[in-house]
Amino acid sequence: MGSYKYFEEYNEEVTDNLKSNFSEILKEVGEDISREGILKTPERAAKAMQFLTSGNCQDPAAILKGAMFAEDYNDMVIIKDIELYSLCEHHILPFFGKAHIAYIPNGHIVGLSKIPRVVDVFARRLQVQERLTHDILECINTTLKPKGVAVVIEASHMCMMMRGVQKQNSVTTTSGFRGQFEKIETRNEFLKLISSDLA
Ligand SMILES: Nc1nc2c(ncn2[C@@H]2O[C@H](COP(=O)(O)OP(=O)(O)OP(=O)(O)O)[C@@H](O)[C@H]2O)c(=O)[nH]1
Ligand SMILES: [Zn+2]
Repeated sequence: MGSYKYFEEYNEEVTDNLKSNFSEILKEVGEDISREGILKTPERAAKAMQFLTSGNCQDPAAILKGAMFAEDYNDMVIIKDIELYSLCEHHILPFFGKAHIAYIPNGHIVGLSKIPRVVDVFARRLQVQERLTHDILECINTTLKPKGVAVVIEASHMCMMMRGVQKQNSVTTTSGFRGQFEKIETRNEFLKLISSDLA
C-alpha cells in the first residue's frame, strides 16, 4: 500500500502551453490580459485544467489493487453520498453530484477510501455521466471481482443550468448493476438503503 501516485505536481511544459492558450481565449472574449486581477489567470486556469483532467494519467485499477485484503465477509458494503465533480466533454463545464456504490465481496474487501479515489480518477477526465458510471462499475468489477457491484450517480450539469436549456433543478440519475445486483431483490435492498438514513 502507499506506492500508488496521486496527483502531486503540475507539468511545467503543459502549464506553459495551456497558459498561452488561455491568454488567447481571454483576449478573444474581450479581456485586457494586462490588468492586475487577470494577470495570473492564464496560469491559474492552466493549473486548474491540469488538476481537473489529472485522471487521464492515473490508473484506477492500481488504486484498488494496492488495498485489497482477504476477508470472509459476504454481505453488501455500501459507500453512499460520495461527492463528485467532473467536466462534461461537450461543453467543458462542470457536472457535479453524488455517487452511491456497493459491492458484495468475493473473498476480498477493499480499503474503503479507495472507492472514492476511483470515483475521482474517472471524474477528473472529460466525461459524460453515463460513461463515468460504467467506468467506475467495470473497474471495480474487473479488479476486485466481487459477487456483485452497483453504482448510482445523481448529478446536475452546469451546461444545462448556466446556458442552453437553463433548467436549474433537473437532476440526472444513471446506474449500473453487475452480478448479484442484477437480481431484483438485491438491487432493491441497495436502492432502499441508499435512499434511507441507515446506509
Ligand atoms: N447523455 C449525456 N448528455 C450530456 C451530458 N453532459 C452534457 N450532455 C448533453 O450533450 C448534448 C450536446 O448536444 P448538442 O446539440 O451537440 O450541443 P448544444 O447545441 O450545446 O446543446 P444544448 O445544451 O441543448 O444547447 C446536450 O444535449 C447536453 O445536454 C452527459 O453527461 N450525458
Ligand atoms: Zn455539457
